[in-house]
Amino acid sequence: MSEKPVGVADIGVVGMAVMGSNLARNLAHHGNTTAVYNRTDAKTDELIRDHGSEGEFVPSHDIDDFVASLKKPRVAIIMVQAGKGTDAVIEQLADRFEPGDIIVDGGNANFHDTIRREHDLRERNLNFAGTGISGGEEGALNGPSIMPGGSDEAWDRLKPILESIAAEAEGEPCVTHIGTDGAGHFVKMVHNGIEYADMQLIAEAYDLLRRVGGHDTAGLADVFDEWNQGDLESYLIEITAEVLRQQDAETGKPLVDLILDQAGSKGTGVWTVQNAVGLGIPVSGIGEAVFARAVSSKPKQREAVQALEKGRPEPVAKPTGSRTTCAQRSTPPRSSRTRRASTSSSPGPSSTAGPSTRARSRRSGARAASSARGS
Ligand SMILES: NC(=O)C1=CN([C@@H]2O[C@H](COP(=O)(O)OP(=O)(O)OC[C@H]3O[C@@H](n4cnc5c(N)ncnc54)[C@H](OP(=O)(O)O)[C@@H]3O)[C@@H](O)[C@H]2O)C=CC1
Ligand SMILES: O=C(CO)[C@H](O)[C@H](O)COP(=O)(O)O
Repeated sequence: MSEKPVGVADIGVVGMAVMGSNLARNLAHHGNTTAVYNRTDAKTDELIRDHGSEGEFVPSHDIDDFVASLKKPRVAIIMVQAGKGTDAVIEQLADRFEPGDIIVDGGNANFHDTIRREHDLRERNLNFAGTGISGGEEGALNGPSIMPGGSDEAWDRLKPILESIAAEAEGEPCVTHIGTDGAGHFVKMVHNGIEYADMQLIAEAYDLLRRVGGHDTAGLADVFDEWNQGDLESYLIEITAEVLRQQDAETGKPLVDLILDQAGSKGTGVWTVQNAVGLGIPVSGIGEAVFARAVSSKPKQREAVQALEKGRPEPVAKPTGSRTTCAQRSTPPRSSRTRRASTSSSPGPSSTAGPSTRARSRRSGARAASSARGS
């Protein structure tokens, strides 16, 4: 039987799902000998099988072996399901760690839980750094934005490691010590709330461009690609274009038209709104995004909302030419624009909601299409 390695790993990661496995690889890519452990062995084995040659990994199938493999003072990052999963792993580590060791929770914890955990672990002379990690799978692997909480002592030890794996912006690593008592997870919560609003805006832009602008899925992907070259350049816009280009292998149809448009949520958006309401801070965009997800996740409510939407304009005919053609079609000549504007601002007795709504919608389509061209 081979000897179990003791005191060799610079850092450890618990939780080998999508975030933990990629973060472990990122750590190993930057010269850290990285201990890895997952409750279910298969995930640890998969990481070592597929990526074990990318750096120095120390895999364990047992939490005792994992803890023993870490250099002292020990540092372990937890990347497991927030809530009970995190509490379970903290307990396993805390029972085995010694004073001065550091437990980092990189999951999306509620900051109230982080305050409690930091307090409890401080009583046991352990450091606890509740740390927001952003960037999804791609970020975890190639450079996340990191929001560490915890004590100054923990930060001194974590700083060089986290700086080495973080994303860079304007020559600076995207990591800074946020502060004690849940501060890291508070900032991550707000960050996620903003992300909810961003995604809602993207969804609404998609809906307008499709229903009103008449773009097909490939045309929409082009629009988002183009937006990603300008002021709107961002990861979410970039992956929206990528998602829109995915085709179903069986039917060859755009995947986005086949998948169930039902989104759940894990909590951070709701917490942002709850805290904002308590603090009297208007976050109406985030609130609308949270409500939209709530409606989306509840099919019966959605059916009710969709029944109310019967009067919405149907998608216009698919464009036959380029987006420019569509934009030209959507932009009425100046004289008719003036006429429509006055019609819609003061509807006469014979005017109905139909035509003026249509006119407004078509102008929105033109604006969206012209901003898609960067004009
Ligand atoms: N996915 C993402 O894009 C992002 C996720 N996050 C956060 O990072 C954390 C990890 O996310 P993700 O990688 O998606 O994984 P998941 O949130 O899907 O969690 C799965 C992992 O949690 C482990 N786990 C669950 N319950 C327990 C338990 N009781 N004891 C031990 N392990 C447990 C699982 O182990 P097992 O394999 O044995 O079931 C598995 O490793 C979460 O807190 C998430 O909110 C943060 C940023 C982005
Ligand atoms: O933290 C994240 C990004 O920063 C994760 O994507 C998180 O899983 C988002 O959760 P939700 O499903 O509630 O949007």
